Amino acid sequence: MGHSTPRSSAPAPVEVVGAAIVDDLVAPTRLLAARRTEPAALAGGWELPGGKVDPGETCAEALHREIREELGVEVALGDRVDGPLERGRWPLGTAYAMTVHLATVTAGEPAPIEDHDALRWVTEDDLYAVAWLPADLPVVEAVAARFRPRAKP
Ligand SMILES: Nc1nc2c([nH]c(=O)n2[C@H]2C[C@H](O)[C@@H](COP(=O)(O)OP(=O)(O)OP(=O)(O)O)O2)c(=O)[nH]1
Repeated sequence: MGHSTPRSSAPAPVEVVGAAIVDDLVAPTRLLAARRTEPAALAGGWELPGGKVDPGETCAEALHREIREELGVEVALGDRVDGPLERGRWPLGTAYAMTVHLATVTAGEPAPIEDHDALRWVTEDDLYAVAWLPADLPVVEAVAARFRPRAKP
């Protein structure tokens, strides 16, 4: 016999961060989507820019670093957009869990420098005009729920 096995032996998911870059942290009207170039299985899919959290890094630190590397801009972070997992994370399959924060650009103009080959701002009207990675759909929905209510005619 020997050691007892924990009931859940699945390894902890890899921590990923994603930035929901919007035009305004309080009353957003548009969200920045980024098209992945790698790996082949995900290439062409649209996502929130971001990536894996390095050892010793906080989610906020990882977000600032990833956004600098990928888009060449500085951001200010806003609210966390909570998902269903512990600490408000969103499942990306079973192996990854993503923490998402609203963000706005404070310096520079976003460009697809690394990991992406296109960027596009989407509004409530064309939110699904880009082919979001499947795992991002509920996240995008939660971000859109924070969009500024449309003015009544
Ligand atoms: N960054 C990001 N990754 C996502 C999203 N949706 C989604 O399924 N993923 C997946 C793709 C990857 O398998 C994983 C994140 O890893 P990544 O490839 O972005 O991380 P990284 O930039 O640190 O990559 P690397 O240095 O290890 O190549 O999560 C999303 O919206 N943003």
